[in-house]
Amino acid sequence: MTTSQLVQQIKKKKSFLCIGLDVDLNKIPKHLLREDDPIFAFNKAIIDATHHLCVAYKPNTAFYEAYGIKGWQALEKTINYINENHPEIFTIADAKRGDIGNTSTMYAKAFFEDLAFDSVTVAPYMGKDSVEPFLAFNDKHTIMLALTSNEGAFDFQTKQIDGKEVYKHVLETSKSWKNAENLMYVVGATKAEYLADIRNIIPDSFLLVPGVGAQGGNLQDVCKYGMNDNVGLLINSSRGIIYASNNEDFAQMSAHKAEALQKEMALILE
Ligand SMILES: O=c1ccn([C@@H]2O[C@H](COP(=O)(O)O)[C@@H](O)[C@H]2O)c(=O)[nH]1
Repeated sequence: MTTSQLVQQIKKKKSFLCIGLDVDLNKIPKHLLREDDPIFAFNKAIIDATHHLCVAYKPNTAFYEAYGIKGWQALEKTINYINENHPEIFTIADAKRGDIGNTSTMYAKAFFEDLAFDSVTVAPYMGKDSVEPFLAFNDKHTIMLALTSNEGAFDFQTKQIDGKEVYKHVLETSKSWKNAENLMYVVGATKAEYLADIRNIIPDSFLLVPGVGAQGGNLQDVCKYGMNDNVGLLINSSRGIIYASNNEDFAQMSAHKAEALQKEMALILE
């Protein structure tokens, strides 16, 4: 999916919501455990109930890898289900990959070709040659960690090198990489006060913003400082939406949570 197609969807749905499909078998409704594939059954119900309210889904691959081959099969069924039934929805494999060049190429093939995701999250620590293999894929997006939502972000990302914070080096340096137009960045909602500085460096790029909901980030603050002319934001909420209830009505309750965020977004877009 191209960035302009994503922007069109945002305007049409009046939503820049990304729903995180982080499935934990200990948290899903007990009746689903009787299904052949409880993870996919859960995701399918959530997708069926929420697809009109969001523009993106983000399965974090850790929640699938933790269940071995069955988890990976559930991830494959989930991305295929979204692509076949809702091709207008942007998909993000939150895998945080990145390695030496030939290995990164294999990671990119895994998520862009085998699993047909629109985007994958990548860690910048190994530098340009670890990220460019992802950027080489046309109409696919590489979402690089810039300033993350967790407390540990202050361990390295905000430390200064040559008088400038590491996350700013990441943003500035990556702008010159080959196919940099395919880059998006992760900035945590809990770091909203950094967004004005971030927008000075990358005014036009899309930002994936996790941390609203369970981590306490505030949607209004993120929008105030992070929005650009194309909206430029995908706001992710995972636990805050998908675990709204663990009864039979779980999908409907998730849709209520998603709708509350979508309505807030529609007002901001007015
Ligand atoms: O800085 C980051 C980068 C990634 N994440 C991921 O986003 C979701 C957030 O889930 P919630 O349940 O809405 O807190 C999860 O998959 C994280 O691994 C992040 O939180 N922060």
